[in-house]
Order: sequence, then structure tokens, then C-alpha cells
Amino acid sequence: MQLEVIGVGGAGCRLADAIRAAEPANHAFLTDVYAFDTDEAALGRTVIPESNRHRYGEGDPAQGATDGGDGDGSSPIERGFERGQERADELLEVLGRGEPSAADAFLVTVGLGGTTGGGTVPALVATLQRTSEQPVYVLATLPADREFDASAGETDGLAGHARTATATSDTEPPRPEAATNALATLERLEGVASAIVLFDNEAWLRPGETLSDARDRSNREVATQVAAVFSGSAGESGETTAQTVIDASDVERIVGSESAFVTLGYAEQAVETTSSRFGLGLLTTERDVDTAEAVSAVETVVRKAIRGKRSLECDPEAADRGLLIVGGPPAWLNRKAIADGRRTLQTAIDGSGILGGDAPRPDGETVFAGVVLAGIGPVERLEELRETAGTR
Ligand SMILES: Nc1nc2c(ncn2[C@@H]2O[C@H](COP(=O)(O)OP(=O)(O)OP(=O)(O)O)[C@@H](O)[C@H]2O)c(=O)[nH]1
Repeated sequence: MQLEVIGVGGAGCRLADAIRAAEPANHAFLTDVYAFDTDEAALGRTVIPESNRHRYGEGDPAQGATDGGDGDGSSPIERGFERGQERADELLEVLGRGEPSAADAFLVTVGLGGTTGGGTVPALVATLQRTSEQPVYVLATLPADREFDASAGETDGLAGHARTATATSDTEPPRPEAATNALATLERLEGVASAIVLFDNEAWLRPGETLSDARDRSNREVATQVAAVFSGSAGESGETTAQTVIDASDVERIVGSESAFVTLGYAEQAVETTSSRFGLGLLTTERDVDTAEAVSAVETVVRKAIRGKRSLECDPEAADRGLLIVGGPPAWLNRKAIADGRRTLQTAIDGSGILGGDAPRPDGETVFAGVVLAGIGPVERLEELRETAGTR
């Protein structure tokens, strides 16, 4: 399926950048990628073409993440929402330029916790829903605990841990209000976004690491998960067609249109696709694939994608619906193993809606599995953020 990705705010633009970088050369799934931010310098650091970058909010009063209000009693995130409302039409104009999007869906990427992306995205998503036919999905990161500590400028927020980071000038500011901001944005997206894919920064940070240090790695991880699902649901793959094609309407059936929370899983295993006749690498031929080896590779990646670390940790049983895409060189895509993988997913989740498909990659060197778990709840991490917000 074809996606139009729109990054908003610092994290949103970096995520959009990372998704663009993860697009497989021969399996395009992006129609367009946009970056919107109030920060000109941050926009300039993306590699998104200049024509698709837009600075907005010029001339607006500064809306620092930690300022305490401007005298009218409203919080920074509330003011962010107001400004988002005022700017949504301007952003829509940049996106459309009068033309309807050729994509099957929009994916709006944002880091929850700040006021720029988190302030703008609810109004932008609502405007896109009003003016276009396609579903509007949101990919949102949840803030990490160490961000809430106002002294995190020097330490990582873990008691006694000196920051091991190679601090950059791009260090994230402490964000004592991040939990409150994140929850306020999610509340506004409820009933507005078609579905909300969550990525939990807390779970992907290593001990002693700051968010700034981790963010490129985290962004690559989530971009790989997104690319596996959306390029995997592109169906056609040059001269090789999937046995079971997953398309945009299948993805829509699984994630739904009612702001369900979604988590993504991914695993891959490198496989040898060629063998050398004389052991010197002089004459390589396509390698015959042993069935048992292919079955084992598929089983391994399916198990890891379902049970391993996902964008948001949760028990698979907490999901209502699931989608499995297994990809790789066609000779490795054992049909029976893929069908078994679907059954494994069916058993793992507590719901009923399961879809599965394959994504042949004639030029690929890995067997991979992408998993979508949708309709998850209750989300434990959101409960933790509620507790944090309640204590502030
Ligand atoms: N995964 C990931 N998370 C990020 C990244 N940058 C920031 N975050 C998270 O996103 C939240 C919001 O940060 P930004 O996107 O920089 O904030 P903003 O929307 O530009 O808003 P303000 O800085 O308040 O103007 C932070 O609290 C972090 O939790 C990133 O590159 N990757």
C-alpha cells in the first residue's frame, strides 16, 4: 500500500526522515514525505527535500515546552492546540497544493510530550479526515521517564547514573510536563485518528542512555517496523507476486477506523541466497533451499516478531486483531510455515481478526516477519504516564 508520511515537530520530522531512509529501493511504499516544524534549524537537519519542508508558526509567541503559562491560565499544550487549529489549513495547503493525494493512507508522525507536534497533530489529523477519503493513521512516540526529571540536563534521571552519553548540542531538554502533554494529545486524537501506532521510548532506551543518544537507533527501529508492514502490503513485487497479497483494505480491516491503539513487531534473519561452486566465490549460483531450513527461518522470525520486543510492549493477548507479513527471497517463503505462523498469531491473541500474507523479495537477503497487533488495551504504559501526570 502507498503511504503519504507527514512528520510534525522535532521527533515527527526525524521519524519521517527515518521512514524515508528505510524504504526498500525496489519496493517503494511512499508517495510523498513532508516535514512540518516551527523550528527552522531542525527542519534544515532533515534530508526531506526542501520543497516538502515547511516552517510554520513564524511570528507566533514562543511556546517553550516548560514555560508556565502566559497569564490567561492556559497550559503550554492548550496553547499548542489553539495554534495547531489556526495553522491546520496552512499545512493542508502545503500538502495538497490543490491535488488529492495518490496515497492509500496518511501516516502522521509525532513525538508526544512536546507542544509543537503534540499541539498541531490533532487539528491536522481532523482536517485531513474532513478533506480526504483516505484513513489517517498516527505514529506517536511516548515519552521516557528520564525526560520528566528537571535535573536531567546533567544526569539521565536514573538515580546515581552519570550520563555515559556523548552529549551533543542537540540534547533533548528536560520535559517535566511531557506525560501531561502526551496524554492531552492522545485524548484529542481519540475519535479523530483512524488508528494510533505507539512507540514507547522508555522501553527502547538502554540504561544510562539519554533520549538524544538513543533517538537515531530508535527511529531506525520503528522505521524498519513500519517499512516491513507497509512495503509488505504493497502486494506486487516486480515479477514476483505474493501468494497471499495483503493490501491497503486488509490493513484497514485490521487497524480499524476508530482510533485503536496499535503496536508493531519485527524480526529478521539473514539467509544465504547464493552458493559458490568452488568455494572461492568465483562462480556463484542461486542456492537450493532446504525445506527444513526455510521452515525454521520462517518459524523463528514469526515467533520473534510476535513474542519479541515490539514498538509498545504488551501481551499479545491484549490485542483484538492481528496482521502478519512474512517476506524474503521467494525460495525461502515456505507456504506451510507461513500458514502455521498465521495460526501462531491467531493463538497468541485473544481476538478473532487475523490476516496474513507474504512479501516476496527476489533481491532480499533476509527472511523477515512484520506483525501488527491492533485494538490493544489496557495499555500499561499509558497507566504509568497517567500516574506520573497525576503526581505533578
Ligand atoms: N523516538 C524518538 N522520540 C523523540 C525524538 N525526539 C524527541 N522525541 C520524543 O518526542 C517528544 C517531543 O519532542 P519534540 O518532537 O522534539 O517536540 P516538539 O513537538 O518539536 O515540541 P516542542 O519541543 O515542545 O516545541 C520528546 O518528549 C521525546 O519523548 C526522536 O528523534 N525519536
